[in-house]
Amino acid sequence: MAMTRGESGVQPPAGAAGGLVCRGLTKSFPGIRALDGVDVDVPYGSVEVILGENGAGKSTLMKILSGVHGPDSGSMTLDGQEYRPATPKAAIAAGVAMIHQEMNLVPGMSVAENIFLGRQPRRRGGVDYREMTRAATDIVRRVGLRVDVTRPVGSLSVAAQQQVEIAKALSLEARILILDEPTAALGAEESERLFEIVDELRADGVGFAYITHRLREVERVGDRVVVMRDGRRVASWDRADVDVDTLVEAMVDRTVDQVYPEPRAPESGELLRVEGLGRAGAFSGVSFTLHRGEVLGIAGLVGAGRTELARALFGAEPADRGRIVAGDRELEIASPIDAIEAGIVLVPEDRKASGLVLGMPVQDNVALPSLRDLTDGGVVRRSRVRDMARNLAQRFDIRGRPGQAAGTLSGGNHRRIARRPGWSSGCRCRTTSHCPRCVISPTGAWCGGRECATWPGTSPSGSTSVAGPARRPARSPAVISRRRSSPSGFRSGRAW
Ligand SMILES: Nc1ncnc2c1ncn2[C@@H]1O[C@H](COP(=O)(O)OP(=O)(O)OP(=O)(O)O)[C@@H](O)[C@H]1O
Repeated sequence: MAMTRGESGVQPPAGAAGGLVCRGLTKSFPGIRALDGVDVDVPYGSVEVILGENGAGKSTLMKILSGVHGPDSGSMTLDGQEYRPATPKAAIAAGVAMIHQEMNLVPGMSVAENIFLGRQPRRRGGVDYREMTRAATDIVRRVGLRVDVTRPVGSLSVAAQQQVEIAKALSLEARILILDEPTAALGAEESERLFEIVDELRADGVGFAYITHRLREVERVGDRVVVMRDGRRVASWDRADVDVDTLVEAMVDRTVDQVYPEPRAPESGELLRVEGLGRAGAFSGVSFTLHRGEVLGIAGLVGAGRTELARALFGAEPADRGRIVAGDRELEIASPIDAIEAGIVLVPEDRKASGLVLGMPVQDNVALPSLRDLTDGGVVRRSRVRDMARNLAQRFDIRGRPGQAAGTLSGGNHRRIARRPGWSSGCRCRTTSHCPRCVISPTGAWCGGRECATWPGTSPSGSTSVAGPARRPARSPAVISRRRSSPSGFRSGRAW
């Protein structure tokens, strides 16, 4: 049976020579030049880390290498031969495979069936399950995975699923592996296991193109690092020749005096108090206080209940015990609508599946939580949707056109859209009740370039008045009194 190359797996050409060489790659989408003359090399037996801010062009580059897109111009060679895959299948046939952030596995099928999808071993006109199980077990062991390969792949952890993907690519004789933010959904231990797999495969001669936002991974796994910005390759170094500050400066194109902000004492002004929150079978006894301007980290092992807590605060799976208090008001959060009304929004971990409608334009995605305020007589007012989308795009630096399908934006832009606030909760303009131009800042709301509301406990200059009286806008006391008893800080989108 010619399924794999046998237990030794990948057999790149002898020596370190060869691999992928790309020169002058360009790629444009309507209204944007995603790649502008990019050079990149992925030799065998090494790890080329590709760094860059959101929208820098990293995924577009990787999609070209793996046959998803064709370049507009530029050249690619693999082992000195012209390489121009028309499809991912053609790329895999040439030995180049991409492991996507979102796994390409069929959850209901077994590990073995996923690995041999479309190329199952046959015997007497049917699938040879015994041989498939044996071969799949050998393959997953190659990446250190010890699971029953007859289990549905959806029952495995994300880390194990990723190992199945890598094993599958190796069984397809991939010699160049492209990893797109492979640790994004992994915990520390799982990430370390992945690094060990990368180490082992690199020693075996596999070449890696490794996209990440995590700078410490450059040091842990990288041999070289390439920094991209605005579709261009702006710098590259051998790993030993560069430090974190230099990398950050190359990514953002300015001097960075401080990579992490100074830790600071919580500001006055309690926004949210959670007391003894729990949901049967998910989590229990969670209490914390969140202050204005504060970022509260919630840590825990996989299965500890972090996601469940976030979903309970957002009303997606409401808590069944405990209290959520904002100011002097106890919140009843039984659904996401209640949470959005209270100014609480959730950016889900799986933003593509749960946070966005990928086929829908950016502006409609942004408008979804606020439809009630954008509707007159049952009809959505497109001009309000457009105004609001324009305003939020500026505020959150969403790059792309309002009419562009959300699914075609970069991963960072997905995050920005998914954290759109409930608009009705944010607008405090005193000229109209549904002003789509009202911009919410940490200190208040601005409309037409002037401040139209100030949040209690802050001063218009942006500094927090620790014990000062709440400022009210001249003509909307009712709105602000509602505001005083609600967790306004969440509306700025800063808490999550
Ligand atoms: N299919 C597409 N249609 C239209 N524009 C696209 C498409 N794919 C990418 N783009 C645009 O190309 C630019 C580069 O996107 P890309 O996904 O390559 O960036 P990235 O560096 O991978 O970002 P991130 O780290 O946020 O994923 C972005 O402005 C994005 O909106």
